[in-house]
Order: sequence, then C-alpha cells, then structure tokens
Amino acid sequence: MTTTLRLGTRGSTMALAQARHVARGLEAAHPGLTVLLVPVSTHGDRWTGSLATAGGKGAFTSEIDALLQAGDIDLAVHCLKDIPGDVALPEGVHIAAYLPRDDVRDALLSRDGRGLSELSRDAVVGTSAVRRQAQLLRARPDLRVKPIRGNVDSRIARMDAGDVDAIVVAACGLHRIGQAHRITEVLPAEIMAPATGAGTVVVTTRVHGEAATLVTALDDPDSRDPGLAERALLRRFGATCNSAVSGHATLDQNTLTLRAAVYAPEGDRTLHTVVAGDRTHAPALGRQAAEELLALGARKLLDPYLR
Ligand SMILES: NCc1[nH]cc(CCC(=O)O)c1CC(=O)O
Repeated sequence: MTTTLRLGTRGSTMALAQARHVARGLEAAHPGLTVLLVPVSTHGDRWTGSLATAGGKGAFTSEIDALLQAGDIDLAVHCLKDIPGDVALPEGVHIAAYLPRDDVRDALLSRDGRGLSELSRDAVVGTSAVRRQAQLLRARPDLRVKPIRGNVDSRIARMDAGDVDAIVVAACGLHRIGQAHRITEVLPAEIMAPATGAGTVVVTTRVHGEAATLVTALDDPDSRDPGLAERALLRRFGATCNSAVSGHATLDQNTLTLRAAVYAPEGDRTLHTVVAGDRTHAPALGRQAAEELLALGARKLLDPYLR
C-alpha cells in the first residue's frame, strides 16, 4: 500500500499528542500507509472570550469537520467530550473509530499540594466547566470558583503564577501532554462525576472512502458503546458547552450501565439516575436516562431562564 492520508489537527500540545498517537496506530496497522499531520487553527483557538460566545464547545471540532467534508483533509482526531450533543456532525462525516478509553476522571492540581478536602477555606479553584463548578461547590461550599480558559498548559501556568490556588482538569489530558506528575489528587467519580465522552479520543472521516475503511482498524467496541450511550444522553438534553451534566457508561460483559446526573450551578441541587440494559441498546439507554432526569425536573436546572 502506498497511500497517504492527511490528518487535520489543532496545534495545542494535547491535540498534537492525540494526532501523533492516531497516526502511529494507523501506520502500524497498515504497512505502507503514511499519515501527514496538517495544522489547522480554529476560530475557537483564536477566541479569547467566553466559550459560550465563541459558538460553544463545537467551535473546536466543527470547523475541522467542515474541512473533512470539503475534502481538504482525510481524517480528524477529537476528544469525544468536545463534540457537542446538540450539533450533528456535518453531512457525510462520521465517527469512524472510538479509541480505547482512557481514565475518565478529573484531577485536582493545587499550588500547595493539598487535596480537595484539605484546601483552605475560600481557596480559589479555576474552572470554566459548570459541571466541575457544581460538583466542587457541592463537596466544598466554602470554595470560590473562578473561570479560567485556554489549553491545559496555560491553565497550569496560571495556577503557578498565583491566579488561582487550584485547578481541575481531565486526568487523561495531563497524561497525554506529559504533565501527570502535576496531579495532586485524582478525584473519584462519586465526588466529581465525569463529562459525557470523557477520556475517549475519536477519529472522524468522510462516510465513504478509503480513510473510513482504514480507520476502522482503531475502533474499540468497548469504547464505542459507552460513547454512544453518553452522546445520546447529551443530545436528548440539547445540552451545550455550559451544561452541568455528567454521564458515565460502563460495561460488564454485555450489560451497559449508565450513571447520569444534572446539577444546579451552585451545587445545591442534584438529580441522579442509573439505567442498565444490553449494550446493543446503548443509544436507547442514553435517551432513557435523559427522560428519567427530565421527569425529575432536569430542564429547570439546565435552563438558566427557568431556574
Ligand atoms: N474541553 C477541553 C478538553 N476536552 C477534552 C479534554 C480532556 C481529554 C478527554 O477527556 O478526552 C479537555 C481538557 C480538560 O477537560 O481538562
């Protein structure tokens, strides 16, 4: 085989690490294949304002998937977590592979090495994710949460510079960029339930064509089925980047269990549900969990105008 595929990637340390990992995996699976990394700068990367005004979470992924649709690149690598539940992939583009799932948990990094329960009263924790804010305040109502944006490297730099006392970021993201040694405490999912799609890297391609076929070599059904359940949950809510929703599906042989919750931003109200069923019904289980949360009043917590 003497095929060359163009992989479009953002320039952040994490995006590049994920892109290289996928390129190496594909080249190992298909001898003779060359994967070229094509740097792409997105509107979301250049925007320094709030994520909500930049077009939400999808600002990073949808521009790259548009290049895929136009034929400018052949594949793209995303964090499943960054693909919003309310925006479908562009026509003719699909997720061709779900990579084996990494650690789904969030990690606390603190300046003085204290864990969540030991942080001093009124300590300032940097995060822009309402899901993280709500759960931090639920565990420690005395803490103050300060919005912090930018890639993970720059958030660590801002903590080191004293802007905040601690930050909460994805544990797997720190591993991918070689910063796992900075972790003070990996937060248990019972304290900080993960985002839908956390820890899962996916590869998008055009639906038809050589790239779609070659990329299936990287697909892991044990990652795909939980991913499908979690995405269906988020999509039913029409959730946006600023939604305080967690969803985490696990497999025990063919049984898929999905734990999901919706939080009030101040951490003073939480709605939970757990659903389980056969893994072949993953999307239906995601929708069922969403329906149960909506029946409990989730819409009121999710919509700032109803709260
Ligand atoms: N929104 C940025 C983002 N998107 C995915 C991850 C982590 C990696 C993953 O879960 O696959 C991160 C960083 C973070 O949340 O700390």
